[in-house]
Amino acid sequence: MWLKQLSVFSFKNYAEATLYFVPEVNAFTGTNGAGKTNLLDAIHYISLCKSFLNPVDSQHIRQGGDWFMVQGDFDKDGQSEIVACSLKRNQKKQFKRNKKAYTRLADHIGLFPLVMVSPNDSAIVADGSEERRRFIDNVISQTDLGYLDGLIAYNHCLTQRNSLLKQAVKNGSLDKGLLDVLSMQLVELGVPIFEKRQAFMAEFIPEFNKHYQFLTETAERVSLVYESQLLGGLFADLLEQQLERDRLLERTTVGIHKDDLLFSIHGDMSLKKFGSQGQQKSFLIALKLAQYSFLHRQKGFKPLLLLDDIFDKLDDKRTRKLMQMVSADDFGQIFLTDTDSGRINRIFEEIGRKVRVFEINDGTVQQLETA
Ligand SMILES: Nc1ncnc2c1ncn2[C@@H]1O[C@H](COP(=O)(O)OP(=O)(O)OP(=O)(O)O)[C@@H](O)[C@H]1O
Repeated sequence: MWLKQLSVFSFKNYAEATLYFVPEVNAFTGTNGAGKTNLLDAIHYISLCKSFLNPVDSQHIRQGGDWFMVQGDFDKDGQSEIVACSLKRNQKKQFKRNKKAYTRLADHIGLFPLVMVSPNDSAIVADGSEERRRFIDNVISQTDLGYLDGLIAYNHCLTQRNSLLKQAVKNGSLDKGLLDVLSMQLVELGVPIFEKRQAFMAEFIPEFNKHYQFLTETAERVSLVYESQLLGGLFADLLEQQLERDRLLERTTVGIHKDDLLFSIHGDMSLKKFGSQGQQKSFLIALKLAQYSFLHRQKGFKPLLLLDDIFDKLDDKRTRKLMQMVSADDFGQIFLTDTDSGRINRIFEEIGRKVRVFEINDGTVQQLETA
C-alpha cells in the first residue's frame, strides 16, 4: 500500500496543492513554519480520520476560509483507492472512500495504517501514564476492531463505579448490590483488555529491543516493561481487597486504567530522569519502529511511515543508521520533513537510496529532482 497523490484545498496554510509521490522516500523541506508538518498532518487525516496535532477539526480550515478538503489516492494491491476528508465550518466532518461516505469513521481505521514519529512523542516519556496507555491503545486498535469499543465500555463502567463511590460518601451509605454489579462488569470488560495488552507487549518488546540495538549500535542497556496491577492477582480479588481504600478515596484504585509502561536505561535508571535527549529520542524512535513492525505483521502489508523533524537531536551516525534502516526492505513508503534539503540529498546519496524532495515555501510546493 502506498500513497500516489495527495491534494489539499484550503487546508491550514495551503490554498491548493497537489503532490505526486514515489513509493520509496518522499521528503518535505523548507524553513520553519513553511508547511512541511501540515502535509504530514493531511496524510494523517486521510489515514486515521483526524489530525495528529490538533483535535479541533475546524482549526485546520485555512484562515479566512469556511471549508477544507484533503484527498489521497492510494495504491492498494494495484487498485486505486481514493480517500477524501472534507469539513465545512459548523458542519460534521465528511469522510469518503471511493466516493462512498462512511457512516462510522471507525470503519476506516486500520485500512491505510500509518505510524507517525514526531517531536510530540516526547510526551510518551515525559508525561503521565495516560500518554503511554494511549500509545498502546492506538497501536492495538489499528489491528483489533473490537478493542476500542471494549475500552470505551470499560471507561463508561469505571465512571459509573466512581460516581457510586462518591455518592456513597455523600449519602452516608453504599448500595453494595449495585457496586457488586458494576465491579463484575468492570472485571468482564477489563480482563480481555488486559489480556490483549499483555499479548501485544509480548510481541512488541522484542521488536523494540531489536530496533533500539540496531539504531544505537551500542550495548546501552534499555528496558521496556509492561506494568499492570492485574499481573499481581485476579482483578475481582483486587477490587474486593481495595474496597475500603476505594471508598475512602471515592474512586476505583485498581484496574487496567492504571496500567503503565516502565522505560529504563542502564539497568534500572528512569529514562525520563537520567536519559539524555538523544537517548530519549532514540528510545521513542525504536518504540515507533516497533509499532511499525507490529502493524506490518498483523496487517500483512506495510503501513506508511511519517517522520517529522527526525534529525533534530540525533547525531550523524544515528541519523544515517535510521535512514539506512527505514529505507531498507522492511519498511514501505516514507514521508519525512527537514529544514535542510542539502542534508537530505547528502544522506540519501551516501546510503545509495532514492528520495523525492519537495521544497515547501509558505504553503506552496515545488517538486525537486529525484536524487
Ligand atoms: N488554519 C490555518 N490557516 C492558515 N495558516 C495556518 C493554519 N494552521 C496553521 N497554519 C500555519 O501553518 C504554519 C505551520 O506549518 P507547519 O507546522 O507545517 O510548519 P513546518 O514547515 O513543519 O515548520 P517547522 O520546521 O517549524 O516544524 C504556520 O505558519 C501556521 O501559521
